[in-house]
Amino acid sequence: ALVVYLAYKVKGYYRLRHFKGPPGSGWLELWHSSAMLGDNLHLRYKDVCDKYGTIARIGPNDLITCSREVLSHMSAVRSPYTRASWFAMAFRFQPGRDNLFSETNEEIHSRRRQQMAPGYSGKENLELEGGVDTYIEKLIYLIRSKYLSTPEHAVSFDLGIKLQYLALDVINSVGLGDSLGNLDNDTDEYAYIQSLEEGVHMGIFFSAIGLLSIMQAPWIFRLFAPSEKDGMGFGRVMRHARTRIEARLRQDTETRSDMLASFVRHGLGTEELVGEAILQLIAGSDTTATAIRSTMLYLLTHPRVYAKLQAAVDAAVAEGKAPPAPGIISDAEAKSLPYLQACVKEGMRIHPPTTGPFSKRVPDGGDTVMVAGKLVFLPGGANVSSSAYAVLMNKDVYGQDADEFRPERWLLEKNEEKLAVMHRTHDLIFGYGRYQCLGKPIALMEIHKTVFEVWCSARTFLVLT
Ligand code: HEM
Repeated sequence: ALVVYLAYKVKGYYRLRHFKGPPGSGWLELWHSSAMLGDNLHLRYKDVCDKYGTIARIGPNDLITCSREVLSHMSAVRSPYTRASWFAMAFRFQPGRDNLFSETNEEIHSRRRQQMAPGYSGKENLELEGGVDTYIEKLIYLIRSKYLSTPEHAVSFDLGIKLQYLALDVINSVGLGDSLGNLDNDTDEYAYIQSLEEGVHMGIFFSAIGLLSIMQAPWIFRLFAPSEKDGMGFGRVMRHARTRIEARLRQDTETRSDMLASFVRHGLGTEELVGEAILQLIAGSDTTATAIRSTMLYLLTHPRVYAKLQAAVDAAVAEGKAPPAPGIISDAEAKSLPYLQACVKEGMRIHPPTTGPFSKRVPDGGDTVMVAGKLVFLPGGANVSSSAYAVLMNKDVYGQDADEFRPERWLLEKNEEKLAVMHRTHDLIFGYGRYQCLGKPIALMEIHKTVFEVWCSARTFLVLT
């Protein structure tokens, strides 16, 4: 057994030997495991790319890249690459049952994506924008009614957690037609956020010690994973989703034009609907809240930009480019405000909401890619992960001050070709091609609207001063 094991290790080492990486990473998972157990995995991934090259080795069968071209190539619509088993191990929430994100069989994935894409678009989901507006109004109402400081009395206020309430309420309302009531009750309903944070830590821990695949065995899964019978947490929210879905399935879907009705019309059954609803909660709430939080953090800590955005927002209202209070800016109006767009773009670049590996599997037989003018062979079956942080901090793309928050970089660049590369690189935040985020338009709509409304003096800004 030992000889077979050693032969297997040596073969594995030689397959990817032409890629450099941290010491020992060609033989063991130790480097990757310890990086996962630390707090700054995104920085460790970036360091590897900075030190060992555009494609580096981080494990016996694992590579990582910061090349926009390679990442786009792997996810392109007709690419022979597939999602690596990491997706199934990390994102399967029901034993033995996949959702759009965890599905590694490309045939099934693309069929499911076709069924779901219309529900994510405005065409079959006419209630989308109004739904987002309702919850932004609730956030503003919550701030104004409960958290206004006065000269006599200061009220402390955690904007970060309220933005998570907002994102969760929006995603529940978009996906299930009703929110959990986080903003209404000003609380983490069913302790979902707390339970998600615990679940993510647990997932990373099991991933680091190499037990994530064993966790997928149905009896172990049932032991550790949340259950719909739980009184609180993630499992309780799963039960909420099922109850809502079953109630909706008893109604006529033709009379509604929301996401759930669209999914039903395109053939999704009860279990698939529950799985996709849970995926939406995970994929669409923390990500969007993080994008708003990081953009606001950088705005609040950069007085020059802060003042400039406030002036731009107030001018938009004064010039009739955005509605006066209590109206909420429309998606179309937000898209026409260049400085708002630039601030959000830069906020998401400097602190990307998702920095996970999103590994893709090289097709059997291998593939040859072009990196920095050189052809590089990737052996079949190897996993290639993304170092999002290295991609977005690339000085060749964003200039020598790439690690600074400067929204003007998106407005002052005169070289159109360079600007196009900056945008294309930034687009990777939402993935690419056949794996591109289906929730991208919803997320961007929510982020722009929220930043605008919280920044507008006439509505809530008094609270932050
Ligand atoms: C700032 C917010 C968001 C970011 C940064 C983000 C990022 C991503 C990324 C990087 C992927 C592709 C992963 C890959 O390459 O395999 C993805 C896929 C996905 N996202 Fe998002 N996402 C965001 C918001 C949302 C929202 C709001 C929703 C739901 C309403 C959502 C639903 C999905 C779904 C369903 C997929 C799977 C697409 C597929 O497999 O075909 N995301 N997202």
